[in-house]
Parts: sequence; C-alpha cells; structure tokens
Amino acid sequence: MNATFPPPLAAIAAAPTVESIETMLVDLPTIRPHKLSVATMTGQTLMIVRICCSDGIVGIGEGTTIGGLAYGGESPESMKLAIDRYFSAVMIGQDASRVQALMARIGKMIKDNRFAKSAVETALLDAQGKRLGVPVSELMGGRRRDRLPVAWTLASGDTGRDIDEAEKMLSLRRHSIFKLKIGLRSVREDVAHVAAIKRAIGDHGTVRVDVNMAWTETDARLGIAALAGAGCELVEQPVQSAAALGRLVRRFPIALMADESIQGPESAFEMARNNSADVFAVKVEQNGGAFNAQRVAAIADAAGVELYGGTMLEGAVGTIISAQVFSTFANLQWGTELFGPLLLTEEILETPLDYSDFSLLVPSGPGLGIMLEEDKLAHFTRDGSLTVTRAAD
Ligand SMILES: O=C(O)C[C@H]1C=CC(=O)O1
Ligand SMILES: [Mn+2]
Repeated sequence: MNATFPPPLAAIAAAPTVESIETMLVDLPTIRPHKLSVATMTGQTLMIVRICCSDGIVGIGEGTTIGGLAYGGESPESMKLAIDRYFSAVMIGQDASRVQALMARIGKMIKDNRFAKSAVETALLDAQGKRLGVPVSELMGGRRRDRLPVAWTLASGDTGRDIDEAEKMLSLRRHSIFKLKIGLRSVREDVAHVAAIKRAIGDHGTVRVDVNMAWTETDARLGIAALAGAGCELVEQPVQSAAALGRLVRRFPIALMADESIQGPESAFEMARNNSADVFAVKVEQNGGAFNAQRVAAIADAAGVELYGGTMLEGAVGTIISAQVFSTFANLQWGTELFGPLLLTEEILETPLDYSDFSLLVPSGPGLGIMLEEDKLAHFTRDGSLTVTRAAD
C-alpha cells in the first residue's frame, strides 16, 4: 500500500450538487369514491419532484394531500409552486449528499410547508441511497423488519358495499385490519354501520374507526362507549381539540389515537407531555419528512405511547418513503395503513409493490427501491404542469 495521507486534492471526489429540480402534477382516478368526513375523493393528485444531481443521480419524491385543501394547509399545487419558486433557489448548487444539512438549510429559509419539505427530503434520500447502493432504511439507522402489516380503509359510504369489500380483502389475504371512516352521519347511524361490519367479519378481522375530528366532545362520549360495545378496537382523532382528546383518553379503556394533532416533533412532545393519546399515527408528510417521523416515534417510545404508520393516501413514492422509515421504528404496535397505491386505478411502477400475506414488502433496492413507469406518468401528468428549474433560471 502506498496510499498517501492526506490524499492529493485531485483524488478527492467533488461533492455531488443539486443541478436541477423538476416538478409535475399527476392526476389519477380512485377505484371508487372514498368518503371521509372532510371530503369525498374520486381521484388523487401526486405532486412528483425529481432532483437531478451533478453525479448523474436522480432522486424522486412525492407530495400528496387529501381533498385539495380540505385536510390541511397545503395542496399539490401549492407544494409545486413552493418548490419551483422557493425551495429550488435554496437547494440548487448545494451538496446533495448531505441530506440532513440541506434540510436544515431549507428549514432556516422556508417556514412551515411540511408536505413540500417531505417531498424534497424523500427525493434527496432516494438519490443518496442510490449513490451509496443502499435502501433508504439503511441510511436511517437500519430496518428492523421487511414486511409491514397494512390496514384497508372501508369508505364507500355504503354498509353493504363495505362488507363485500372487507370479505374480498380477507379472501385475497391482503388485509384483515379494517379502518372505517365515520363522522359524516349521525353518531347513532355511524355506530350501527360499524356494528354491522364487525358482525359480518367476526373474528376474521379487526375494526377501527377514523372520525377525522368531526365529533364534539359530547358526541365522542356517546360514540366511543357505543363503539367499544360494538367490538371496535381503536378510535382515531374523534375530536379536534388536544385537550378534549386527553379528557376522553382518561375516560375510556378503548385505544384513542391522535392523527391530525401530530404535526411534527414539537406537537408530539406536547401530546405526550399531556397524556393526550394512547397511540400516535405517524405520517411522514404531516410531520415534515422521514427524519421528523423518526423523531416523533422516539418521543412516543420515551413516553410509552404506542405507534401506527399512517398515510396521506399517497401514491407509490410517498408510500414507500413511509415504508422505509416505518421499517426502522423500534415499535409499531398498531401496524400501518400504507394501502394508498391500491386505491388508485393506475399502476405507475415498473415493478408493482408486493402486497401479500396481509402486509407490504419493504423494497430492498437502492434508495426507495422503486422505478416509475415513465410513459404512464407522462400520460397522467396534468397538461402544462411539468416545470424544470436550473441554476441559470
Ligand atoms: O387518516 C386519515 O385521516 C387519512 C387517510 C388514511 C386512510 C384513509 O382512508 O384516509
Ligand atoms: Mn386519520
């Protein structure tokens, strides 16, 4: 060995920088209307971001919401605008291989915009994983599991149709955990709906509900007691107020889960400090990215709060960054609901995801470990929505 130390300057590879950033809006239909208390979805819009680096590596990310602005303060269109106009200016020319440092720089110069931050962080992690030849889970401390249990949401708006759907999922061995969207009808009608579904599936599956904050605290007192009696095992975000959720947690033995209340580590810390929930639903986008999702999980673990891997009904890219990070969690007591791609009519990956044995296989290739089918993507890209931003722009 005649290696010299320090190595000559020419031998030190230049750091790969961010060269250009592409964004586009991809509109995909859903397999049936998906009815939540905040919106009825008949399609989903994926804001796809591609980060092209000086070493030729390209990373992909996704930003997705539910019902445009019905669920939160960002929409696919607002994320695209924020990235084209503001994120690109902060990112282009920067070292693409220092993901946390670049995210910290973005954090200093851009407030809020958690969903857009999650999309660009996903693309940077995908690129870095490809660069190093490892899955994103390994960049994030290492996976603890290769398969994740996946719940299915019954939300057709019709009890009979939901029962048929649950039976189909059970017979396909795709899902045995069912989340029912309620909060649109009266509490009494909703409880009857849940009880009918639980009766139909019996011990073959479990039933949970998501109220998406639609109830008052009084509704919740009546509703949760009746749901527990109907065999429902968990109630997700019945009310908006964290204080009311905390009071309900103390009242009922049935598990109560916070979803909308968890919007990053600070909110998770407050919820944990005030004993406001038994379980946290961790959504990568809602928390501002995969690293923040890990921070939230660490807070939950330290506080003895149980964990669930949530979804914003993402397409394949958003689903797989979530799967990569959830695979690293020490605890995931309530499994995940990473079924988003299955709600869409179109397959946009070269190789479809493996949903089998009531679970999703976490891809093991470099980066996210998935490849988009470019023709399909181009076909469903909204006219005129592709934007490429470079240094000179
Ligand atoms: O949890 C939510 O509020 C959003 C989402 C997750 C599953 C689903 O059907 O909707
Ligand atoms: Mn929810």
